[in-house]
Amino acid sequence: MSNPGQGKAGGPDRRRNAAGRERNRSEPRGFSTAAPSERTRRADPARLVAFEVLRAVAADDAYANLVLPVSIRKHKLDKRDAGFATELAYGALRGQGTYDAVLAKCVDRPLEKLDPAILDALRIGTHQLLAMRVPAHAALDQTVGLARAVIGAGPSALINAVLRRVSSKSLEEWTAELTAGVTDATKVSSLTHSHPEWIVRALRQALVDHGRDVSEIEALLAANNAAPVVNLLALPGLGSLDEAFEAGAVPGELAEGSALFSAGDVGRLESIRTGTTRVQDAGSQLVARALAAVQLEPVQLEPVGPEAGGPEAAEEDARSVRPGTAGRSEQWLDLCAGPGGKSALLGALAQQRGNTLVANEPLEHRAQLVRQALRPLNPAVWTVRVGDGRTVAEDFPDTFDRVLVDAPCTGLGALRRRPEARWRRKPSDIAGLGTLQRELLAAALTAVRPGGVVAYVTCSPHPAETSAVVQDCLRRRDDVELLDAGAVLDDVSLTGSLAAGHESTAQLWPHVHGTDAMYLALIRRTA
Ligand SMILES: C[S@@+](CC[C@H](N)C(=O)[O-])C[C@H]1O[C@@H](n2cnc3c(N)ncnc32)[C@H](O)[C@@H]1O
Repeated sequence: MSNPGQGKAGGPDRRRNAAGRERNRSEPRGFSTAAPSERTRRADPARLVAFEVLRAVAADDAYANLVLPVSIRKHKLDKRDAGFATELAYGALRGQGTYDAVLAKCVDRPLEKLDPAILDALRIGTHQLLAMRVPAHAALDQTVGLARAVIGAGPSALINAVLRRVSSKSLEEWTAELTAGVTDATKVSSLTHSHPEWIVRALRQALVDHGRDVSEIEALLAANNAAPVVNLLALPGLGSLDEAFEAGAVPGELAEGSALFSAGDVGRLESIRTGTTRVQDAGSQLVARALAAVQLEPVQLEPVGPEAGGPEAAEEDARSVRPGTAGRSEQWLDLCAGPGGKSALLGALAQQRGNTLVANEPLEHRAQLVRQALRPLNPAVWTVRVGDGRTVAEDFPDTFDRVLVDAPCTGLGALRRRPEARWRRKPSDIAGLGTLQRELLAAALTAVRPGGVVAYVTCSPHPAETSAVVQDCLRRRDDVELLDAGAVLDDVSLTGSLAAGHESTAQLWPHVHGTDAMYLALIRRTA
C-alpha cells in the first residue's frame, strides 16, 4: 500500500513526536527483552481510541468519522493524541486490504478463524509498523498492552509473535512479496493500494470514460489513501475567512471564498460554530457554484392578449420574455439536501441575488441538519421540504429555475474521507441506487421550468452512477439538452482551467484536482 501515514500523524504524549515516532528510543527496530506477559498491561489512550473505532466499524457497522470524535472526547485526548489516534484508526481501516494480506502470511491459521478483536489489534499494530514509523518495540509493546487491557492476557503471545513477523519487512518489501508473480494488473493494484478489485476496475473504467489515461489509476488509488486537507468555505455575503487565516489557514486555490486548514480542530473557530464558515470539499463548492452561475434561458410567459397571434399578442410576447435574473427572482431547488452542505452555499448565493431556495430531504433527522446549515441565512430565503424527491414534480411542475440533484450514490469518489467505505460497499449497491438516481433526475427535469437548468451531481465517478444515468434520462425526453459542464466549472474556478470536462460532462479527481471525485452534468430544459 502507498504510505500515507508517514510523517503525518500527531503524537499522544511527550514520548511521541508529530510523525508518530516514539522519542528517546535509539534502536528503531529493537524489541523489548521482556516476555509479553511481563510487559505493559495498560492501553495507551490514543491506541485505545483507534481500537474502539475499528471495533465499532466491524461489529456495529458504525461510521468511523462519527465514532472517532466521540471516542476522542470520551478518552479526553489532547490535540496530539487525537491526531495520532485519527491516523491510526483511518490508516488501519484504509490499509486493511494490504494489511490483511500481510497478516495472512504471518498468522498460522486463516484470518477468519481469529477473534475479530485480535484481528483489529493486529491491523492497528501493522499500520504502526509499516506506515507510521513507530519503532517496532513501541508498536509491539503498546499493541500487546492494548490487547491485554481490552481483550485479555491470552492472545498477547500470538500478537507479539505475529507483529514480530510483520516487522521483519518494510511495506515495500511486503507488497513486492505479495505481488510477485501476479500477472493480473487489477489484483496488483488492489494489493498494492488496498482497494477491493471491483473498485479498482470501476475507477479504471471511469478514468477512461472521462478521457483520461488508464495509467492514472495508480495515482488515483494512492490519493484515496491520503488524508484530505480540510477545506473551508465562507458563506458568500455572510462569512469571513479572517479568523481561519489568523489560525494558520491558507487561501484555497480552486474555489472563491475557500481556505485550506491544517492547523488542528476547526471546531475551535467561532465562525465554524456560528455556521457562517463551513467545512466543505472544494469539489462540492465548485459544482454548487457552477449551478448558480450557469446561464439560463429567459422565462417565456404564456401570451396574455386578446387574440393570440395578432399584433397585440406579439407585443405582449415581447414584454413577457424576461431574463432569468432581471426583474424576476429565481426559485432554486436542492432535491437531495441532507445534511445541507451544498444547500448552505446555494442558499447564501440565492440570498445575495434576491432568490429563494427549497431544500428537500426525505429523512427528518437529516432535514434537521439542513435547517441547521441554513440557520445563518435570512429565514425568508429558504424552506425545507421533508419528502421524497421523486414526488416533487407533482407538487411543483415546471417551477424551478435551478435544481441540484446531488444524488444518493456509492461515494466511491470520497473514499479518502470514509476509510471503511471501500470494504462496506458492494457492486450490487450500484444497481440498487441506479433506479433511484434515474427517478430523481427525471423528477428534477419535470420540476425545472423550461429554460431552467438541472445539475446532476454525484460524489462517485462510477460510470453506472454518472454518464449511464444522464444518458438514460436524456434519451427519454426530447425537451432537454446537455450543457458544457467543464466550461462552466472553469468559469467558476479560480484557476480557470480545471480540464475536468469531457463530452459535455465534468469529472473532478482527487489525484488531479485534490478534490473528491465529483461528477457534474448540467442539463437544460429546452423551451
Ligand atoms: C449525497 S447526499 C446529499 C449531500 C448534500 N447535498 C450536501 O451537500 O450536504 C444524498 C441525500 O439524498 C437523500 N435521499 C435519499 N433518497 C432520497 C429521495 N428519494 N429523495 C430525495 N433525497 C433522497 C439522502 O438522505 C441524502 O441526504
